[in-house]
Amino acid sequence: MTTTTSGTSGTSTTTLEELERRATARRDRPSYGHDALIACDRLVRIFTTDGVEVQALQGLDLLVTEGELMALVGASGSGKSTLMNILAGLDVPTAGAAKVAGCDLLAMDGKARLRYRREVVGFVWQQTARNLLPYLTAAQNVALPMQLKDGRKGGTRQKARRAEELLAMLGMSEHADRRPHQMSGGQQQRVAIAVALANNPSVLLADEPTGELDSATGEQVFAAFRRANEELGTTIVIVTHDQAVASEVRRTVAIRDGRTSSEVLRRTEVDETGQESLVAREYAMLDRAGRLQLPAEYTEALEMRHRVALELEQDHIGVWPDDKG
Ligand SMILES: Nc1ncnc2c1ncn2[C@@H]1O[C@H](COP(=O)(O)OP(=O)(O)OP(=O)(O)O)[C@@H](O)[C@H]1O
Repeated sequence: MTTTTSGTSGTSTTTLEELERRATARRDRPSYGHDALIACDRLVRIFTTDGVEVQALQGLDLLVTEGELMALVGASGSGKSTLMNILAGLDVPTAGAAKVAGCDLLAMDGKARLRYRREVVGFVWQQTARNLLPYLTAAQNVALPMQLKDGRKGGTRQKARRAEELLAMLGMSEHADRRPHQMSGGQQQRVAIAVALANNPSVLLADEPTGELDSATGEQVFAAFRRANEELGTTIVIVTHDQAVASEVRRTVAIRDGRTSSEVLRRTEVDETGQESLVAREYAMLDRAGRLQLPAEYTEALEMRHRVALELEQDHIGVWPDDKG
């Protein structure tokens, strides 16, 4: 038996067996994000204040692979901090699914959530004061998460050694005995990274970690994130407005109106003279329902409004302005 399907690109003929084969292949496909370390699937977060609803996340999809160092960008109010709070285990989404390192963020009870925040994720916040305890030295701040994890169980020397190693990796050995007020903002952020890495988390989350710093200091802090990623293999997600940070990572994902809207990928190319250069390319996001957000400057340039015509070609899909008036 054959069936005829028609689309904007014309007509084609498909056998019933072919349709069955496609349906089976679809059923046997691995689940969305099955091999990602972070998988957000149609995440929704609605806040209700004084009877007014704000949809901070409106079906956000995001996959992050183990070992990635990536940036999240977006205008103020686009939902970046809401997403980070969910990934940090501090907030729970209204709907959708979110998994980090095998932990289901919607299903965790209080105990599992505490363990998640202590062992699976580490975070660095924009406000330097929020990251460190003011009355502890840098080394004591780094040792604290290990003590909280193990209770009073020994290993004090081991913890002190790990704190020393982390501070050395981030170029902060000389400041190990200083308290936060005796360090600059950039130095405090580097210690904060060491604190966040203390329990060897799978993921390090940072919300505007260079936001309060001048650009030279911001660069040093970003270099510390890069070192943590390269030397420890920690997966790192940084929310940033800092163009220097956003353009130095391999992947920058943009959030618009509570959804991921576009993504810039960068890769190193070597020309025939052996000269290396970083090539960046911007991609639009295609969600699982097939929805695509076209950049406003493209649609405005061609006066595309409610309706567009599509054409399937061998290797691309053409999008045309509606010519039916
Ligand atoms: N606790 C809350 N209660 C009510 N509304 C909230 C709450 N948190 C965030 N929102 C709203 O959700 C939307 C997204 O906010 P969010 O802080 O995630 O944006 P953002 O992209 O991080 O912005 P910024 O770059 O300014 O930090 C905004 O409209 C904000 O007002």
